[in-house]
Amino acid sequence: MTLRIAVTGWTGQVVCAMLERVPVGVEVIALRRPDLDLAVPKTVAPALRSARPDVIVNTAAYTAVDQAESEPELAMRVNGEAAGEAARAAAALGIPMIQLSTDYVFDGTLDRPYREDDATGPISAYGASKLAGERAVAAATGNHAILRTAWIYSPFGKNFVKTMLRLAETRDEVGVVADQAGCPTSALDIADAIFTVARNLTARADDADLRGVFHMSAAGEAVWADVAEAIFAERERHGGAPVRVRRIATADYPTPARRPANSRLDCSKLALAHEVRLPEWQSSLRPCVARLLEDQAKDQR
Ligand SMILES: NC(=O)C1=CN([C@@H]2O[C@H](COP(=O)(O)OP(=O)(O)OC[C@H]3O[C@@H](n4cnc5c(N)ncnc54)[C@H](OP(=O)(O)O)[C@@H]3O)[C@@H](O)[C@H]2O)C=CC1
Ligand SMILES: Cc1cn([C@H]2C[C@H](O)[C@@H](COP(=O)(O)OP(=O)(O)O[C@H]3O[C@@H](C)C(=O)[C@@H](O)[C@H]3O)O2)c(=O)[nH]c1=O
Ligand SMILES: [Mg+2]
Repeated sequence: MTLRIAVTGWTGQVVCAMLERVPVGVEVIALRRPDLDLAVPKTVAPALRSARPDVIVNTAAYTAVDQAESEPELAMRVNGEAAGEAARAAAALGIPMIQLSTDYVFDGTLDRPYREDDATGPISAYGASKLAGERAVAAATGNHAILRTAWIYSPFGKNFVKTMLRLAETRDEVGVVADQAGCPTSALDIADAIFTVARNLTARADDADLRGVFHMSAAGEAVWADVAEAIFAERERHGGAPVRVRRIATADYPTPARRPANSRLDCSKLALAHEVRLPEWQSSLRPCVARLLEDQAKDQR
């Protein structure tokens, strides 16, 4: 029996990674605008229903963290209200719902990696809207797994790794913040994990341990400056010119949105319940950088 997974989004990092990594016995149905438009929440349930899914995965979101500060209502509708609509559709269909969420639901003041039951306290409009999404999902159905991940990068969409490789084309030094700690997480690893969680949820419909909030980032930890250094080192290994990282403070890189100083996530609950452990961040980052450089070289030929 094929497991049909309806996924929201089209060009997003996680949805592209899922489409690339579909395991045997699974079908991924990606849903996009205008059929499914999270900014128009009434489109959500009909679009999901028409996919006849066994599981719903809500990856689509308003992810422009700085821009969200100037359009918080739209962020709230897309990330909050529409997530609730997707979960209500899952409840009506009697199927599990997987919701992607973020480290940005925390204020970042804790001095250890965050656990699932630590107090949330978003300090950005994006973070607040994603927390609203978590609450809307939990209110709509108990049959959910909310996966909080962080610092996603991949060969797809927009992300920090691509930004650094672009800057490296024209610069020999980049200033990068060294006082925000977290863990860069590959969308491809996230995709693999989502398939495992989806199978677990459908196979063990009554297991409460599989349901609720889970933290899911790569193993290890880093500050953004470490990530930039690792990207430039890999680029250099592939023949690129050296790029220095100037380690700066958040105060020296002003942005519209505030970001948590500590974004580290303790992922032991996911390992225990779902037996999912993501690889060390360095081991997934290197092949991603290599692939992006190959793509770049192909484009230049
Ligand atoms: N990026 C990150 O670093 C992190 C992200 N997350 C969360 O993980 C999830 C996946 O993130 P990621 O893959 O990076 O997201 P991306 O920013 O790469 O992609 C966002 C996706 O959302 C879709 N989307 C945006 N607005 C709408 C809308 N109104 N209607 C329908 N679809 C819409 C986009 O559609 P289209 O393809 O049509 O443009 C796109 O597919 C999100 O829920 C995000 O909040 C959590 C932690 C870190
Ligand atoms: C481009 C650049 C960024 N930075 C800093 C800004 C910021 O603190 C950090 C990362 O930049 P980004 O723009 O990738 O950050 P941001 O878009 O906030 O990334 C976040 O996206 C949302 C969707 C999430 O859910 C989070 O987990 C997180 O991944 O690096 C520099 O210090 N120097 C630079 O040259
Ligand atoms: Mg960004």
